[in-house]
Amino acid sequence: MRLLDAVLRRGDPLEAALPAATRDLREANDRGLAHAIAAETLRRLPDLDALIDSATRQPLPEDAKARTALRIALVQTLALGTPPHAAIATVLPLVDGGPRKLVHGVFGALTRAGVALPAVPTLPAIVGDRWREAWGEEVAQAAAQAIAAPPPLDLTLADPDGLAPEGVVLAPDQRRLVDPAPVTQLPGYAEGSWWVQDVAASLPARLLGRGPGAALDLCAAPGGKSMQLAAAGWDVTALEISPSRAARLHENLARTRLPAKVVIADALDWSPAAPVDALLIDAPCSATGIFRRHPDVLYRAHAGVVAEMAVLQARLLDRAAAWVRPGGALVYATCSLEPAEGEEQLARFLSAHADYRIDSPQAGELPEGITLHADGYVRTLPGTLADAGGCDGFFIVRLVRASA
Ligand SMILES: C[S@@+](CC[C@H](N)C(=O)[O-])C[C@H]1O[C@@H](n2cnc3c(N)ncnc32)[C@H](O)[C@@H]1O
Repeated sequence: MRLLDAVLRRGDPLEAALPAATRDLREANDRGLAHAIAAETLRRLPDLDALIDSATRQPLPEDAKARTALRIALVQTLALGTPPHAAIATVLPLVDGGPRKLVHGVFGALTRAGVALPAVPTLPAIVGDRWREAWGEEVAQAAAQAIAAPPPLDLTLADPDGLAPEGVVLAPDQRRLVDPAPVTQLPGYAEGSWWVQDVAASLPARLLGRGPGAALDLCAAPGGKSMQLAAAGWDVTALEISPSRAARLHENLARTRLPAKVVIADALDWSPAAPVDALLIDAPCSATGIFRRHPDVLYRAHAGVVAEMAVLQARLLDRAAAWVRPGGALVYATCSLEPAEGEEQLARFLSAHADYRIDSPQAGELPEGITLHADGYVRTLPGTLADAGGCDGFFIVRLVRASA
């Protein structure tokens, strides 16, 4: 209940809310179950609410405790396989001294009626309306379908011949595992031969090719792309504003034994000592492209958040454009399904920076199934790589600065 309140009322990310919301749960398994219940509730919220509303005379207020308790009980029974008596027994204490009878009655009526959740979840209106307008009905349907189950696990290998679990080979250095064991138990984890990274998230660093040379990763933590650049032979500076996220970057570099100089600073106040050969801006964004793994973004990515992020992205791009040596490359990427954070950001940048042009990837630079847009950038959407289990939504463009 605390987790759902943090996401839906306060707009916090689910992962960030976890430590405080589960502070009374001592066992890791219990914290894992709380997370699973909250995440599954967020995947299924519009459909759970439709069921609840079908069984009450008047719709319960959005933030009523009774609605939250019913969401939690129903999602366990209808999606997580918890027996009804156990699901209701765990939520009734949440409404003690309050609408206990109502919760018990509505839950009982719905379970006796044998209700079920639809095979394809309903997209919440906040993103559904925007995505239908931007990408059309087919993509919106693919997004809804993608919410139904957690996605496969993708790994990026530091060395294509390194120790890694068996899986589908999406690129020589990219494996996909369906229904894997816990990450820390997989072969090669302890040796640091790979890290978890969706295939779409592996594209930005891939487009910078191989070193030697100086590469600056401007928004670096937790470090997936910095590690890729280091593994490709670049001399990497990894800049990150958040000390706690930079700590995770340090841990990841230590585990994989990949070298990078970590700088904790705000890219809007900091400058490099010399221009770089390769610049990666994996900018902070609404993160709507990673909704399969983080269903909370479906409820946090209001239009205002997208607009605010687009302003920050433009400031980062405009400032860092001067840090690339003539002839050097700049890759701009966001894990967002919002044109304002991708296509529109690119158009604005090109009109303001005549010294940059798009450098379209050549045949063989992209994994099979990832196609290039006619304008020379890469846009992955729900439905991309559908036969292989899909991928995150990303916008990626490689730009080159004119030689002096
Ligand atoms: C999309 S995430 C980066 C993911 C990372 N590139 C990876 O592959 O693991 C964006 C990061 O930018 C950081 N950030 C946000 N604003 C920043 C700023 N002004 N300067 C530096 N880093 C910033 C955020 O803390 C966040 O860690």
